[in-house]
Amino acid sequence: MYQINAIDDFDVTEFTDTFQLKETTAPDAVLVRSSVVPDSLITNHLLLVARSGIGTNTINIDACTKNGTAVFNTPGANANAVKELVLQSLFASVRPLQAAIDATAELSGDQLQAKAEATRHQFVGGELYGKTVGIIGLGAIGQRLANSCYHLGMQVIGYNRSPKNLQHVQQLETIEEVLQLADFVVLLLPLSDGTRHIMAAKQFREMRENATLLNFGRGELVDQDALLTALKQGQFHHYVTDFPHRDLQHNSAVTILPHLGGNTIEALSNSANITLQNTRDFLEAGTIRSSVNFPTADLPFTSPQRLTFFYEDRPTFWADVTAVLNQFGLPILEMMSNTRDTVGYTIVNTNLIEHHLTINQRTELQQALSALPGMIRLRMLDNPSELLPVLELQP
Ligand SMILES: NC(=O)C1=CN([C@@H]2O[C@H](COP(=O)(O)OP(=O)(O)OC[C@H]3O[C@@H](n4cnc5c(N)ncnc54)[C@H](O)[C@@H]3O)[C@@H](O)[C@H]2O)C=CC1
Ligand SMILES: O=C(O)C(=O)COP(=O)(O)O
Repeated sequence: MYQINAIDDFDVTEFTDTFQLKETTAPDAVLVRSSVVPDSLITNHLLLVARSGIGTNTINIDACTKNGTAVFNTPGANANAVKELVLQSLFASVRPLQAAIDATAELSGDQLQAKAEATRHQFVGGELYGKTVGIIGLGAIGQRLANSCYHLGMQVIGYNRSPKNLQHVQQLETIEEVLQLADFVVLLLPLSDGTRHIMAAKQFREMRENATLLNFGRGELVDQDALLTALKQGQFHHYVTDFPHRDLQHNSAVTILPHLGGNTIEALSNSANITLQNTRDFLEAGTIRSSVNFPTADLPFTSPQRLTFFYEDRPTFWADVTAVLNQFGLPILEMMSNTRDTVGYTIVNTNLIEHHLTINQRTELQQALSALPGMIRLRMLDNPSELLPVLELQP
């Protein structure tokens, strides 16, 4: 039974045949939303970190890769939720609905309708139709947002590091070109070394005076000191952010939400289900779907056992593995292999039972494979299916 440390809340009731929640310092797996995963949890035991959500900036991915720990996330699972919140924020940017609701609630006495209508001049709004939205980051959320804005009659422009094949977006070569044209700029980028402070003094100077900047990516995409200066100097009109910070509070040019983007019943349940499913499939079968540091790998588990290798990719790695398997007389019933950047991952279906490996031989096999240059993590898995024979090791 695998030990799982859930840093945030997860309902694992349906998965208790594979794993149990435990607050241990050396878990086999960590489940997390956007809380920080402490480096101290990245021990030899840690097989995976599963992030329910998309941003993995609170996880030390390099340390996980070096440790042979797979990091999963849930691409697209909360994209619609974020898109709808951005739309809600766009509408709220042009119509002072909350102020009107609050003022109407304060009215009393007779002739309420007439009194209320007499206040309407204070709440005249604008329209999104015909305005220009500039979307920076045209991924799962950005693309959905672009389509919705197009159907609202907006002009949609955007920027992505690698241009995308999109029907309704005029993609520009630089962020600055987007900033010069947009009434609304929406940040939907991941946080990385390449995107930190992607919006700084130089970029704010390119923005239109009437523009609103909406940041639903991450707080650190924006250089906050430069932002506050730009707002003070009237370089642009308003900042809406989903990422609270003390220095942004009590500023009438700033609207702060408490990181609500993916916070719908649907998105939370989609993301959590995918997270738990990915966790079970990796722990039981070594299957890799939607990992940010391991290559994708999925092979039906049709044999009594399987071996999985995560390794630094090099030309003769596979020949070396085969030589060790031959030495122990182990068959390769089926295999699949995939690489990503400098690492590789291989699954080999095999049968230790038929080949009567003793406990000692199994240990020796593990040692020989682990000693191969570049091997980062080796796993030997028994098929959890009740239909297959259980391995009975000879003493
Ligand atoms: N406010 C909230 O609750 C949420 C915030 N997010 C944030 O939004 C981000 C985007 O989410 P998705 O659209 O689902 O992810 P995604 O991975 O589908 O899209 C990210 C896009 O950004 C592009 N990109 C990456 N680096 C870039 C750079 N330096 N310059 C230009 N483009 C670059 C990628 O090519 C990709 O198209 C997440 O990484 C997360 O930080 C995501 C979900 C919820
Ligand atoms: O998916 C993301 O990156 C988010 O920011 C939303 O995550 P959370 O609401 O913290 O689970």
